[in-house]
Amino acid sequence: MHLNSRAENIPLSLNFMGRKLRNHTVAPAAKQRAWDRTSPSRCADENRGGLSRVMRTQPLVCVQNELPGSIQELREEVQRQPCNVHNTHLDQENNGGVWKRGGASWLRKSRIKWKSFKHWMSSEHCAEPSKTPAKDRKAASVSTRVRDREDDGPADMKIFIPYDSAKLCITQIADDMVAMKSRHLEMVQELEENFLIASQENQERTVHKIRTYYQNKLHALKRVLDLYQEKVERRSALWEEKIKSLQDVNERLQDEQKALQEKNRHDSATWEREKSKMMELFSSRLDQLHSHQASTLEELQMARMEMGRVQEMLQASKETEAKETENSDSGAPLDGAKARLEELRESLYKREREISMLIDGGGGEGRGVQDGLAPLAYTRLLAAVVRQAHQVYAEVTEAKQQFDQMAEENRKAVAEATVRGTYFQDNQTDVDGVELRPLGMNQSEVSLGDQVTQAEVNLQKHEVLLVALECIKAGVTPTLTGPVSEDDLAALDERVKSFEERFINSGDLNSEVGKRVGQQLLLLQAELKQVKEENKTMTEHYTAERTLRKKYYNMVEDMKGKIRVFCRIRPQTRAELVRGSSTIVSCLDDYTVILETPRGPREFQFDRIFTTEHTQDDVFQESSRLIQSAIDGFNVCIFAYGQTGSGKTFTMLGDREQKNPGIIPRTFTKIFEIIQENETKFEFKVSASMLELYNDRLQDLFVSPADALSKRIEIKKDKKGLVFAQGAEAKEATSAGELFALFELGSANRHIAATKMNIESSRSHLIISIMLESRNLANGSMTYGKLNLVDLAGSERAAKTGAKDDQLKEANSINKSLSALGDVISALALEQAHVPYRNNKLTQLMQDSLGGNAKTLMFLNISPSDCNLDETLTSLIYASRVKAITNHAQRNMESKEITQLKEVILRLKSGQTVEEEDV
Ligand SMILES: Nc1ncnc2c1ncn2[C@@H]1O[C@H](COP(=O)(O)OP(=O)(O)OP(=O)(O)O)[C@@H](O)[C@H]1O
Repeated sequence: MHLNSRAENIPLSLNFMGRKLRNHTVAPAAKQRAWDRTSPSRCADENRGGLSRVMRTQPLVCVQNELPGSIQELREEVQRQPCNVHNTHLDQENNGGVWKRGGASWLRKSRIKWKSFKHWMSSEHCAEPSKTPAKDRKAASVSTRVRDREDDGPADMKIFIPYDSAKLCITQIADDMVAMKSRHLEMVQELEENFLIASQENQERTVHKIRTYYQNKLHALKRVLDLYQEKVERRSALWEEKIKSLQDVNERLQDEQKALQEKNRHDSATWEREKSKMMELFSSRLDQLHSHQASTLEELQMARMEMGRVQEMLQASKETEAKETENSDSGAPLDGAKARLEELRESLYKREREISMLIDGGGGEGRGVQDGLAPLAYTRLLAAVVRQAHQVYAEVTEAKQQFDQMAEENRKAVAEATVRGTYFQDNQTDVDGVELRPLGMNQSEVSLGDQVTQAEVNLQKHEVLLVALECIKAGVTPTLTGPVSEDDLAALDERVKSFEERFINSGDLNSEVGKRVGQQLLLLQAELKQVKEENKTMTEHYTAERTLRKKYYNMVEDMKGKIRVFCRIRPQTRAELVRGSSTIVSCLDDYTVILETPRGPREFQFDRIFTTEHTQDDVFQESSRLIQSAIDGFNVCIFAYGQTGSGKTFTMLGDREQKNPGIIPRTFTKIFEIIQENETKFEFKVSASMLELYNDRLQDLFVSPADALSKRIEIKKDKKGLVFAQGAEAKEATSAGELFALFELGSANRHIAATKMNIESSRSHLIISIMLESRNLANGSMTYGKLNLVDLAGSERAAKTGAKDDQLKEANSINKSLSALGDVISALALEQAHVPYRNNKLTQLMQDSLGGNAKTLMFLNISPSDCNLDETLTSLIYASRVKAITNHAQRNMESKEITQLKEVILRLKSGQTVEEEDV
């Protein structure tokens, strides 16, 4: 008989018969045994004999075998041999009618005590030996033996029972057994059923409970996930909006910048056009004026000569007249000529003065125009000048004609006088000694020589004005350009001064022309000032907008995960100054550096340029944002790159005396400042390790060099792709001071050498890793940030630095690692499928900083001197490539729920039970 296979698998960890059986199961074999003991198959005979058996509608058992030695057999045997009952029906083994001890078990099972059976057998149903017939005597003797051994039971006994008694007894026993068995069977069936029902119910209840529980959990998780998703979507929408708005701003700024540039270009083109037009006009006018001036002066000179001749003739006439007066009273024609001559002279002087004034005013104004006078005013002025010049020219020509005419008349008169023989030879000497002075003028009046000097003064004044205007235009104090000696300069200064004095003393300042020139000057100055201011504001706006645009651009680049590159130009070293090196690096603005190369200037753009004017603090302020990121759970790397002696160590560590600490010591302080600000919300743990890569070997700087040699450090990657140095010591620090002490301990073990250039040079790559763990006290979430600070060894040319033996080996190793770094940068910049990180330990170490999941900042240090041109150019090109690399920074954070859920999932996967309290 077998239990139903379904029933076999029912867990018994539930309520069973009112008891809580937890995690207890009944072995199927045991169940089978228990069942067999009360198997209804034993009752098959009774069934055949008409005994009823309770059958359930859904039988859980089935009959397999019939037991030997059934009650039917017993009956039949008893009927066959009425006085001799063997124990066959009592014991399954027929031992030739001998009772065995085990044969009494059926009595025990049927709850009939041996004693009472014996008693019943002897007293009620067994006859007395004396009274019994012979066939019953045997039974009597047996019953006596039974009485003797009543305590031992029926072992080794042979029982002879009278047929009736035996029949009665056996029938009774069989009935009892049948009743007992049926009772037992019912009980067991009931028990099985109950058990089955209870276990089914319990199982269903448990399954339902577990299902409900997990459904609830799943709903809760789904809700959390939905919330997260919503949050992420909201955030990404926000970021997208931000990026869009930034792009809009960027575009707008670009448009504005373009418009501004266009306007600038247009303005300057217009201005240049106007200027060149004016210049042309002005120079042609000036040339005209100069030629007029020259011709006028020539004419004047000729007129003077003519006048001299006329004077001579007049003198001769006078003398002739005097002689003639002595002889006769005639001479009237010369009187008219004299008066006419006087008149002409007057007009000539007047014109001459006017020309001088015109030259002064016109020249000054004309030159002024070229420097910024309004075109209309200038045109008007030029028109006036030209008109006046024409007028003067016409008047001079007319005067000349008159003068010629007069001279002709005089000549005729002289000729007549000569004809009359009144020419006096002895007056010649006097004529030669006559000064070039107009007739009728006394000594106090201005002489012709003075007039010439005045013209010269005016010309010089004109020059002074030109010089002054040039200076006003340039906004500088008057100086001389061109190769002039100090003496020339002093002499010129003297001349200018004397001209100015003479100009002032001449009183022309008060004259109309002087006033006009003064006014023009003031106007020019005002206009010039205005133009300059406009230019200045325009430049300021342009610079501000350019800076803003660059800032937004940088923000966008930052969001994209681009590696930031800052370029720092160090000042010239004493050695470079002694060598007389010149500076070939300059900055256009905060983002553009220009390198003068033999092929012309080359422009490079970076995220920020730091010049010699920027302090260590300025540099740190720009980088400190990244320290907050590291504390927030990002991987951050700041590294310095550049040729030997370009200022990497100065930037990263600072100077030797720590008067100007660099980024690393400032970072220590900043970390603990941020920790202090947040200690009410977070619990922090800071630890650091310090390594150097020297001659292709990684060394732990926290242990002595001797111990470090025996230590093996390997570069590994954790599950998240974070690079770490296995085998390096990480020491915990609770303050900036402790961190700094650790750093000093490590620095003492570094490899440093002095190069030929007498600069103390780092001969190894220094890598300081600061691990920042923080636990949110409010929700228990954990974040893990890593801050890598790297001071690379300088690239150098062995020949240039004079390295030998060990130093040469060091240099080769450094150059090898830097060239491997260059290969990685090239591969990343060109987005190649394979990036050769594994070619060198340096690149392996920096794997998560270049193209990995870190926020990276590179400092490019360069020298400004021409002697380092090649290295500087190479470094600039190298760094420009780094700018193209994109990283994928992400926060290393685990929420408490996520950690727990991960555990639950793992346990469920491995088939373990999960208790409610675990979740
Ligand atoms: N910005 C700066 N202002 C003043 N001095 C500077 C600056 N940058 C560098 N120096 C000086 O230039 C010299 C060389 O600088 P540093 O040692 O930092 O170069 P390096 O690139 O680290 O060289 P190496 O790679 O050989 O170690 C030092 O004397 C340093 O003080």
